[in-house]
Amino acid sequence: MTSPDDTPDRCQEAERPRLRVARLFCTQPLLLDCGLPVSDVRLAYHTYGTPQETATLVLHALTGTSAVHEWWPDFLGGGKPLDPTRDYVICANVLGGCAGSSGPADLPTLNGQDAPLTLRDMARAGRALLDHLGVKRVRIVGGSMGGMLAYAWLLECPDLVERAVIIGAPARHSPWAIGLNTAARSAIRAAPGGEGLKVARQIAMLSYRSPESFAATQAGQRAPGVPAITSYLHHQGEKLQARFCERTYVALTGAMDAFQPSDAELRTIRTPVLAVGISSDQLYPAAEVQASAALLPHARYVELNSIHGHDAFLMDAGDLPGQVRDFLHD
Ligand SMILES: CC(=O)SCCNC(=O)CCNC(=O)[C@H](O)C(C)(C)COP(=O)(O)OP(=O)(O)OC[C@H]1O[C@@H](n2cnc3c(N)ncnc32)[C@H](O)[C@@H]1OP(=O)(O)O
Ligand SMILES: N[C@@H](CCO)C(=O)O
Repeated sequence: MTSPDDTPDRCQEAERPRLRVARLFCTQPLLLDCGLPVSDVRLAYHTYGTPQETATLVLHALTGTSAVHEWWPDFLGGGKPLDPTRDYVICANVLGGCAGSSGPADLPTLNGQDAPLTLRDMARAGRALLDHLGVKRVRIVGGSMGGMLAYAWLLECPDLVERAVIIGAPARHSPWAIGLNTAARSAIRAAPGGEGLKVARQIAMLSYRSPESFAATQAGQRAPGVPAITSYLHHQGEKLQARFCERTYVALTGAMDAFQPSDAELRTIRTPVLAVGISSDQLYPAAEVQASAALLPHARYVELNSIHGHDAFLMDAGDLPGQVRDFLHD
């Protein structure tokens, strides 16, 4: 359940995570990169720990939410990289999302279509949330879309970011990644109302795991004549359709595809970065993640070894939490 947060109860915030909604840009609009202004923007967010002027900002993946405690238990908790007994941790559902923030239905249209959003628009909206919370500096941690959004933060708000951890994400989408998203959006447009979103998720799931992962987890049949992987993909499609919104899917994948910073722009980033590739990532191959990081003047690259592909940062993190903790609190 959402609630407006005109008077945040910060003591309660430290004890029990709950969804809050900030209303931003009420006096001055946010100017989107497409040229349209947008006022009264909602950003849904969670915080963990006691408010401080320096915070750790978590940037979620494509279908993620601000509820870090629900999807990243290996990273959030006492002794972990996001430790509420020491850190003030913030995560907001992105602008354009469908987990409490202003989504496409709340945003302007351009030529009869949902206005295109950019990752830089999302970073500027996030900056307004930090102002609202009294935060002056951040360490950033983002995986997948959240990692690409971290690049946008580094370019858009270099004055705010002390260090950044970018997991399983390149600085810009390859033709392969854009192609997968194009097929997903085609499915949504061909079958609006939910069926297309299910197919989009099936396509995406194939890129989020790996042949070896599925050989280990989805061999054989689920029922006579029904391959396990077929039934798995149907289940994943149903699950996403029940919790997500197709206009958000189109908006966020479009923002990722359009984010194409030049090498020269990336070389201007002075912030220390820990970049993490995933050994079996089919969507963003480790070499691609490493090549993006190599353009940054102050980046260190490490690799997460897992057979489970892109989603390993969510489900098979190994010793990555320790490496991230050490980097953030160096
Ligand atoms: C926990 C949350 O609230 S997530 C909500 C927010 N979402 C995010 O933050 C996005 C990031 N998270 C994710 O993408 C996912 O949650 C992940 C990657 C972390 C994990 O994905 P999961 O679907 O939970 O894991 P996995 O791939 O192992 O699939 C397990 C599910 O498939 C089902 N399943 C497994 N094999 C099969 C099969 N052959 N046929 C049918 N169903 C199958 C399991 O019963 C289970 O179903 P359930 O989730 O309804 O209980
Ligand atoms: N499993 C992740 C993949 C994208 O990182 C998600 O659904 O957001």
